[in-house]
Amino acid sequence: MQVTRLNDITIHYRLIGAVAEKPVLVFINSLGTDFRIWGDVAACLSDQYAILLYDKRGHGLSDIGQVPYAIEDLATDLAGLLDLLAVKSAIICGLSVGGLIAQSLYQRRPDLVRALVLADTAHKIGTAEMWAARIAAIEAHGIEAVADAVLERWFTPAFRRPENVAFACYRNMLIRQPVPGYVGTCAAIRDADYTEAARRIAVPVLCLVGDQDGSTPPDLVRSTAGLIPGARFEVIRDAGHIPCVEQPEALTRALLSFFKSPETNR
Ligand SMILES: O=C(O)CC1=CCC(=O)O1
Repeated sequence: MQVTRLNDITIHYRLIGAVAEKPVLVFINSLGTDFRIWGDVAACLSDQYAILLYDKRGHGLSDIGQVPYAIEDLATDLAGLLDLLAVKSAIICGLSVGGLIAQSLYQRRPDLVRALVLADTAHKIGTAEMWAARIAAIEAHGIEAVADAVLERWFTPAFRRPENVAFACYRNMLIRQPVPGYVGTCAAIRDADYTEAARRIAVPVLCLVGDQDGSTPPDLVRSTAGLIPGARFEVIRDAGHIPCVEQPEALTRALLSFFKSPETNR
């Protein structure tokens, strides 16, 4: 197990490959998930890239720390982890709230960001009212009270079949996240707005989204791509909010096409 202490909390991570020998890819997970969601994509890419996966604070095996969070706190953790591992610059791929963290990292530490993949995310996610309602429901009744609604946005009906044992495991992953960490992250998402910052991004960017994403639908992600100079926009077919789980091979193809493009390597 790979663990470190950063900013007074324990952060659980997994570094695959040597950062001095290969280009580095960093994957940031979404609300209610831990870094295992990237397992299939990481397996497809680890021959060519050094890959860093980690559990952001309040999720997985990492500590919860002080709640609520701001997205900037979560980006500060990632910057600390990259410095600790001597990563000078990486392609940062963030899913959903992970994409907000990626945008914040670029604002605060552009030296660390060679390119951005903003997956199923946006410059702003949801409304204050929506996040307040989710926080209240979870504080009153636990994550299980919202789980079915969340899972409908995460996964397509084809994946949500009762006989799909993987679906049952992702439900467990969601409902087993610590409530303070989950709610603290909801507050960070509620307060984040990168609309103006998006217009100033000056590294190569790929915005992508599952065609059936119910949390950050294709039109929202397309409008985020429209704010970012030169950003690519791609739709992953037959996927909801978490294409790395539902369509890891299609997602890997989209990532490799972006990583190897002239715009990313200029
Ligand atoms: O839980 C959801 O609805 C999906 C989501 C929003 C932000 C995030 O990271 O996941």
